[in-house]
Amino acid sequence: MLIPFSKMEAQGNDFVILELIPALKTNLPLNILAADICKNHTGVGADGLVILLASEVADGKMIIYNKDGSRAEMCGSALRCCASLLSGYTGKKELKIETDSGVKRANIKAEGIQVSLGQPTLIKDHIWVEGIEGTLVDIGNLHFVSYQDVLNGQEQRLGPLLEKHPSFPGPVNVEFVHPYSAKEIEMKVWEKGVGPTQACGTGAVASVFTGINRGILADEVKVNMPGGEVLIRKLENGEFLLEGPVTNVFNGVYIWKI
Ligand SMILES: N[C@@H](CCC[C@H](N)C(=O)O)C(=O)O
Repeated sequence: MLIPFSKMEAQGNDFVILELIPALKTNLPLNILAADICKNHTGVGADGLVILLASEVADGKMIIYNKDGSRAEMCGSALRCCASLLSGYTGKKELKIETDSGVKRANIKAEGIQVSLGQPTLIKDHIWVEGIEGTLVDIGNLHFVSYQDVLNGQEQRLGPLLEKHPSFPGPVNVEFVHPYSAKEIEMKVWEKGVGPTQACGTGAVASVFTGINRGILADEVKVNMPGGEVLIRKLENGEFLLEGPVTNVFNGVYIWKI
């Protein structure tokens, strides 16, 4: 089966995107396709598979699967990639995108794509899991955020242990964060269903949300990740904006041997 795709990335968080608009749905077995197409050596290679469909309530609908074939509820990087594609089709600079976590707003700006991820929910602060202190945050998907004095590869060592830990209500994305100042942090991530990635948009928002709640961060923070930086802003109504550039890397056709 031949599957045309676009390969896009946001700070190195990379996706295979199937642009299926004007279809409203697809019958492809997306979990199986995601696990095959995202493989590094025998597939296209990516952190996730994204399906861009038409929507009855927004400019488009995003569905995302992780590299291991599990479905993800939200993804800040893929949302910005979808906003960029939708803006290309429609010419619009302000868009609405339907996701598993509700309809999200996107703005195409000169500096990059800005999306609103809404108001995160603090599930529990200062919890201890496997000797690591952190905060559990829901931003459409779950994050365990741990502030550290130094980042020394904790995501590689502890990510696999924490991702599916029985202390959590479900699998979590895990972020280790070091604050440089009230306006700048460094963040390393272990994503659920993927592993260590170059960047994570929802993880960046969860990290800043945690830092603001703890009184150590300002309302506008630069987040440095291995693949690049994003800007996070908290608005007065508690909503969080995520901003950063995305790139269309290449287009291709995947030969799926199903
Ligand atoms: N692995 C995540 C989904 C992807 C998150 C993403 N990289 C982001 O930019 O937010 C999950 O399963 O929750």
